[in-house]
Amino acid sequence: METAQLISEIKRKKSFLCVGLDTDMDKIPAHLLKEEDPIFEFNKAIIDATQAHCVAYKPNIAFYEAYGIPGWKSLQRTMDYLNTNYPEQFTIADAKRGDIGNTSTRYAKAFFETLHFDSITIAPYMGRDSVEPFLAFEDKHTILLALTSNPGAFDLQTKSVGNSQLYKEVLKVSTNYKNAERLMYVVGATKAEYLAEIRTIVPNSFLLVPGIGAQGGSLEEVCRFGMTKDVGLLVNSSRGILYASNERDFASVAKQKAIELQLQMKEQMEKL
Ligand SMILES: O=c1ccn([C@@H]2O[C@H](COP(=O)(O)O)[C@@H](O)[C@H]2O)c(=O)[nH]1
Repeated sequence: METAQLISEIKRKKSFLCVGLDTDMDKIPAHLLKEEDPIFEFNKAIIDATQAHCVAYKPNIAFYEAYGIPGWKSLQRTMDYLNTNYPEQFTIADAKRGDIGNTSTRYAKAFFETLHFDSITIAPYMGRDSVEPFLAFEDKHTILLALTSNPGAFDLQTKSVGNSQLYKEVLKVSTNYKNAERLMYVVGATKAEYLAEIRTIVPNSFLLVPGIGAQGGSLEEVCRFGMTKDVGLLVNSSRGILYASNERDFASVAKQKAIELQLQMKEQMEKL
């Protein structure tokens, strides 16, 4: 998907909500466990219930890999369902990959060509030749981890590097990569106060922002410091939507949670 299409969907729906599909068999409603593919049935119900209120879905690959081949099949079915029924949704493989060049190319093929994701999250640590193989794919986006939402982000990402900090170097250096216009960045909602400075380095790039809800980040703060004239944000919520109920009403409760977030996003967009 081209960035222009994503922006137009955000404006049309007045939403920049990304629903995280972190589907955990220990948390989904018990009645679904009788199904042949409980993960897919859960995802399908969540997608149908929330799609009118969000613009993106982000399956975290760990939740599928954890179940081996059946988990990969559930992921493939989820992607086929999304791409067939809701092709306007932007899809993110939260896989946090990156390796030497030829290996990165295989990861890119797996997620962009085999599973048909629009984007993938990538760890920047191995540098240019580990990231550019992902950037070579037209109409696909590479989302680099810049400043993550977890407490451990302070172990390395904010450490001084010369006169700068490591996460700022990730942003600066990556803007010179080939096809850098296909880059987006992960910035945790729990680090909203860093966003103003981040915007001086990447003023127009899309930011994927996880960490509202369960991790304590504030949507309002993220918007205050990180929003651009085209919004420039995809704010993710996973557990806050998926597991708001683990009864038979889980999909309608998830829909209500998505609507609550979408209304807050609409309010923020009206300030633009
Ligand atoms: O910095 C990061 C990068 C990725 N994540 C992922 O986002 C979701 C957040 O889930 P919630 O339940 O809404 O907290 C999850 O898949 C993480 O692995 C992140 O949280 N922070």
